[in-house]
Amino acid sequence: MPSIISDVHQKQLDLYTIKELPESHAWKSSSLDDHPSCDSLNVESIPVIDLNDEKFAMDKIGHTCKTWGAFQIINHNISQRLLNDMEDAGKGLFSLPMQQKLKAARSPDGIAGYGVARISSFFSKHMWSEGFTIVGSPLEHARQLWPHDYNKFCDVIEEYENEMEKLAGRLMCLMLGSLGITKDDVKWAIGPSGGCSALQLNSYPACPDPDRAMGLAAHTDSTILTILHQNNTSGLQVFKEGNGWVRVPPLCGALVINVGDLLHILSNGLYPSVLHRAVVNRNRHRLSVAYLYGPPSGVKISPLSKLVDQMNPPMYRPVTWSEYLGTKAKHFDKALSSVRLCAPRIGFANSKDQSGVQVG
Ligand SMILES: C=C1C[C@]23C[C@@]1(O)CC[C@H]2[C@@]12CCC[C@@](C)(C(=O)O1)[C@H]2[C@@H]3C(=O)O
Ligand SMILES: O=C(O)CCC(=O)C(=O)O
Ligand SMILES: [Fe+2]
Repeated sequence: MPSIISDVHQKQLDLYTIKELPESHAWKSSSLDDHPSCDSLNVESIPVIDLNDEKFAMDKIGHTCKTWGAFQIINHNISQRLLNDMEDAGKGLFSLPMQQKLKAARSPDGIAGYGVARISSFFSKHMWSEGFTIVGSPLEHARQLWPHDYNKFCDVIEEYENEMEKLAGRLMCLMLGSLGITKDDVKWAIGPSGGCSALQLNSYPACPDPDRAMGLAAHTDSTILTILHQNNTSGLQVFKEGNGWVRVPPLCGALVINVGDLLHILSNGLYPSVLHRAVVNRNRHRLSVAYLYGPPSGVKISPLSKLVDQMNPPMYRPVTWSEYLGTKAKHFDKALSSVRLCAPRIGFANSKDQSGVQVG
């Protein structure tokens, strides 16, 4: 039997040592429809957009946000050296012994630290993954993980967060720009405290029975947008209305951009927040790093007035990010509908809570 290391708030199996999938991690086939390694998954994939051509990029981004809610970007100015450093920092963290990782465990009511995915409590089966969440400085947790050698990790995180913040601001302008929204319409997003963010490091160890396991269950992000770096191992899938689950192949140097719930609200439902999940591999260890970008705390997010008129009344009531995160923690996939004022536009992925998509 694999050893279970438990503390008050979590049971974390050491997934690297397990030779057979435990029942606790074996998902029902109904929740794995179209799952993992079967080759029937649709061949179409999310568009790859070159940011070097900003005018063309804006139109393409707008169209892709409406149809997919996700896309990949190249020529984004984040150096391959920094992406590699971030990946190495993640690998270093997850390869520590379990007892060491648990020294930086997320506290029961906390956000930052090591542990299982926050959405785990909504599912009866465990996911085949572990995560580490950083909000602001990772210093305190890094000291617990590497008492004598924490600076390197902190330096990489700081540089990564700074570069990602710039890219997120630029992407938000492109994504909203294509709807006719200018910087004046989102003044809260300008300046040094333009946005709040979190960094989520995800590790998916090689799995003895990948077709019956789930890396990270289907969810939407609560963000404005998410910037995801994945190592050269496949696993990410996005759900497209009418197509089903679609693979997002790793492309060297490219980053995946997801529309999150708050951008769906800002766009008054024009951009669907994309439902996505991560599946696992038999022989390969997968790692991903998500930069979760949201508005500054205190800013109320509601449909932008330029996108609201008599024909298109506001679909959502105003919410702050922290209020929405609380709603998400309580209602998970029903969070958007719990702040909804009127019916969703037809055919959008965010109507999933009525569309029969299995999330658990
Ligand atoms: C800012 C946040 C978004 C997030 C909850 C969190 O407070 C920190 C972790 C984030 C994450 C990453 C994995 C998927 C997700 C649904 C989860 O369980 O934790 C997201 C949360 C979210 O977007 O709601
Ligand atoms: O690992 C992945 O590809 C997905 C990660 C993710 O969805 C997240 O961190 O929110
Ligand atoms: Fe996500």
